[in-house]
Amino acid sequence: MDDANHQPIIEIRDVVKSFGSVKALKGINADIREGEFFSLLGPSGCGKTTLLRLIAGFEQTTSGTIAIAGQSMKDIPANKRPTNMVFQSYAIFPHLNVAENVGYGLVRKKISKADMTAEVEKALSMVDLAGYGQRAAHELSGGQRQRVALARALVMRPKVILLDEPLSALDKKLRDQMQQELRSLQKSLGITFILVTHDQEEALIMSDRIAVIFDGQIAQLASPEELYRRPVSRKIASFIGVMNFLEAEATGATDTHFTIRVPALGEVEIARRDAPAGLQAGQINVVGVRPEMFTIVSDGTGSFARTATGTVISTDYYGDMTYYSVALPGAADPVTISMRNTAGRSIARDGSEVTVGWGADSIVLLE
Ligand SMILES: Nc1ncnc2c1ncn2[C@@H]1O[C@H](COP(=O)(O)OP(=O)(O)OP(=O)(O)O)[C@@H](O)[C@H]1O
Repeated sequence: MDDANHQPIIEIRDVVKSFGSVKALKGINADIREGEFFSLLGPSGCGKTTLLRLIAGFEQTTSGTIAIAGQSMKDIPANKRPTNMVFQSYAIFPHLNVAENVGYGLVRKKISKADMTAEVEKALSMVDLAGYGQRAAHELSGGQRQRVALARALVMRPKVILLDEPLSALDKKLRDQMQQELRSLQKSLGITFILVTHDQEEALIMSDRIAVIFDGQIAQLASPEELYRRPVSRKIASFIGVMNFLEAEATGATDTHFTIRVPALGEVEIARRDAPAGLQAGQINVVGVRPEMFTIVSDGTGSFARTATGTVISTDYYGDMTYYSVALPGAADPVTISMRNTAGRSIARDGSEVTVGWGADSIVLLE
């Protein structure tokens, strides 16, 4: 897919939002593509809900602009925007049946009863609930309730659906199931979804792209894979998953590559385009390696570009996974790495000597 051909459905330019002396957003720039599942991810108080509410029109920007489908949203009230918000835990009116819940927003629109019934039925069939109109809301499963809430938004024919932590109140098992369902519904509908979440795993599973927001600013905007594999900073690397951080020295540079000497892991070549801007030979930098990039090489298992022999310091066995701390000999002191291997391999015991393998491309240079 050629992403460059996608006309952005939402264009966010230099958006600042202050509440009194609190600067909730400090200059946000982003394009959201039509038909994508886009997440705003960040810790509590970072400003993600504020950004969603600005897109919805529940708040006004202090400065900067938001355009939707090519039209500036300045002075356009929430109910005139081509967006619809689905709120936390899918508040469904318990005293109304499914059709009444879905048709709720249409009551304000002056349309005939027959048209309304047809629109509601259409929205219900979009979420695979055709024929459920007369069901009482309390007769629905969690998944069906989620779909009713979506149908209630879809009936308004929005271009963009906004979701404010819709799954955060659910228990883990139901949440996993809802994530799958919401994601596949979004794909089949082809409508742009914007999700606010503080849950990294949820953002990784659901999204086409993620904007990580720290302290009112976008720290990185990328696909889940890129965020995980190539975080631009140490802060993002530890916010999304676990990472080993090692101090390393840039020992040489060519037009295309840097040579980085990493204690205990030896020298690696890193392409200039994957290196922080302004890096020079002789500089000390931080590199990151994900724990699953290291593997204990037992006799004959795997073949790795690089290996080192070290001592197991601790073992945490989780059934499907085993976590190890392993001390590898460094230039002066040993370097302790965390690693994670799937089950099926034999478990190395504390104090035992092991050979650890990794690929040269597992090492990421951080700013
Ligand atoms: N109406 C308001 N009045 C004053 N301050 C506000 C208001 N809304 C948000 N803020 C402040 O703006 C900052 C960002 O808030 P926001 O709700 O956008 O964060 P968030 O990332 O969504 O956090 P959470 O996950 O906790 O909801 C916070 O410091 C918050 O206290």
